[in-house]
Amino acid sequence: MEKPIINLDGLTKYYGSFKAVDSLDLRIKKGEIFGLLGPNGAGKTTTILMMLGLAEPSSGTAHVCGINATIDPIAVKRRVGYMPDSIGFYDNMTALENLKYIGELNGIIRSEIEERAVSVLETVGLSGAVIHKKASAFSRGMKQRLGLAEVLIKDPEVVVLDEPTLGIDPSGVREFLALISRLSRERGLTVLLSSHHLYQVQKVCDRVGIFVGGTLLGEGSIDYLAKRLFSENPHSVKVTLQEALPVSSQEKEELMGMTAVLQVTVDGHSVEIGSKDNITPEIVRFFVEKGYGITAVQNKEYGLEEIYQTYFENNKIENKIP
Ligand SMILES: Nc1ncnc2c1ncn2[C@@H]1O[C@H](COP(=O)(O)OP(=O)(O)OP(=O)(O)O)[C@@H](O)[C@H]1O
Repeated sequence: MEKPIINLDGLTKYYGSFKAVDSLDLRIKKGEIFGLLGPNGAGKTTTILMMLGLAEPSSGTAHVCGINATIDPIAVKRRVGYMPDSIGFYDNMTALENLKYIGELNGIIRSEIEERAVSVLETVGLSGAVIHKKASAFSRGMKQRLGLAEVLIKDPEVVVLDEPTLGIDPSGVREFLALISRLSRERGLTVLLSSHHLYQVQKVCDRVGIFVGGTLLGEGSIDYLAKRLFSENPHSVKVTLQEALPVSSQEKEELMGMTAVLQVTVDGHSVEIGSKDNITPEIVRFFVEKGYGITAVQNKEYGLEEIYQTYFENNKIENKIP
């Protein structure tokens, strides 16, 4: 099996007696987009800082591109692009000047810098007159793009983005994440994304990790997490009828008698049926044969929000003083 490009093993961080990250094990494959999700103070930034060698783990290891980040942070820095949640630019320089300066700091040959900077700016959607505007005149969304350009100019293998969509309007968020997704597919770039934006993350990430109180509570694709969490009631279909049904009806009893059915909830015109398998056609036939008019049939999909909520509801983790 291919070696993971990010490999965290028992990674733990104490600030004094406070455990901010607790025995974190995580492997991310090359080319993956991984979403690190969690509420404020979950330990996302601390984990990122340890991966970059900017904070020292209390125990455990963080390997990125096969390099131990604590032992050789400079080698990690060369191969990883990091965009922190608040990015600073030289406000009196233009976007192009800012990027050329970062390029120089990253050792790009002077004769190549201009061409490379213009090309990277174009990749992130900044071109024409705008690149000669002062960074201080940039909107939050444009600043995020310039920040991404600063990350990309050194041609990294891994990109770590801490809350990259904070403060951007919804269409800006969509565009930014589409850009990340495209870059990952086209260049095989591995992306670690920390965010609070559930819906957008759900769209672009191959896998997500749910992080609460310094602990990774679950990790996998949205489908996988949903299956694990909702295994008692994996399929759910809601049928809306023209006529209302009484809560304890004959129909409810008969539905409960079907082999795959686990749960039936009647609420006026709507009947929600939880089952082991997807038996939507049988359920529709059942109502049609009984002479009911059906106005809607809706299969419930479990999304990231349900997963996130369920983890929070079921896991109230307190950090314990050791
Ligand atoms: N330098 C520090 N000294 C002491 N405690 C810290 C330090 N840095 C972070 N913490 C604490 O560690 C915990 C995790 O913080 P961290 O910034 O990693 O969380 P986060 O998930 O990134 O949160 P947010 O989404 O708000 O950025 C928090 O309780 C925070 O107060």
